[in-house]
Amino acid sequence: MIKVENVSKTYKGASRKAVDSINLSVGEGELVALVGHNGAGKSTLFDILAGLISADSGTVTRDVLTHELGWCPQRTVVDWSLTVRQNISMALELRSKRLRVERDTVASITELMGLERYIDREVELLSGGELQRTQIARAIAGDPQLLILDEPTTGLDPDAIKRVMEYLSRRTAAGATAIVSTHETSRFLGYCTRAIAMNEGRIIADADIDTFMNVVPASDDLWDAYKVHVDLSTGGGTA
Ligand SMILES: Nc1ncnc2c1ncn2[C@@H]1O[C@H](COP(=O)(O)OP(=O)(O)OP(=O)(O)O)[C@@H](O)[C@H]1O
Repeated sequence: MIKVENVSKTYKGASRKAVDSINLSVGEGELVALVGHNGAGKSTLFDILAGLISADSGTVTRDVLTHELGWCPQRTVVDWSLTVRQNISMALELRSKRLRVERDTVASITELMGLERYIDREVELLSGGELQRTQIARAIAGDPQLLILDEPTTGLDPDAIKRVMEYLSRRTAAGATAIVSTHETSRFLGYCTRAIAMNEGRIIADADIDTFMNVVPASDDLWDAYKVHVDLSTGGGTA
């Protein structure tokens, strides 16, 4: 579904690469967690995967057309003067390439994200969590085949996190592909099929979820513990 070969990127004026020699292949049915500390390079990699910025070197091959990509960036991208309903409808129209959107489709996404109470409110009047739910609703509208979601659960309450992760689980079980970054590993990883950890622009671990979970005790700093495990067992190499 998506293949990344030897991708690197250095921002203008930066002293080190934001992403450094990344190789990655993610197929149908995978729900991948991308984890790592602030500044590890997750958002830069996501922006490259989504085609928003270009890499300095390397290639990204995507198996899906642009309208089949559901993308949720870390910074909020919504149409501020429109209502929740209009934001979701617009995403659906773009993705489905249909001129009219079935009302019950908007309703089902609204219900999925728990946005019923705010459906006709302008998004600029929403709380942070409601805004984030709207942004996710836009990303998942029309059930895209490839989902690239950068910290979608930040600012969400546990119920909303569960809804999002259950949706991603269902979609990937049906053959979609999802790559999702997070800092909230303990709530999140149980839904994933694979975990990738980044540090200083590089992938330091890439493992199926059972391997990843089995080597470390459950904790909020799961990936940190994994890194320690990898460092101890390999002297600091890639898992
Ligand atoms: N537009 C930019 N210009 C210059 N440097 C940037 C830019 N965006 C990111 N960086 C730098 O690139 C590195 C990787 O940043 P990136 O945002 O990809 O990390 P991240 O893993 O997503 O971090 P976080 O968890 O804080 O969101 C950091 O050192 C950051 O300061």
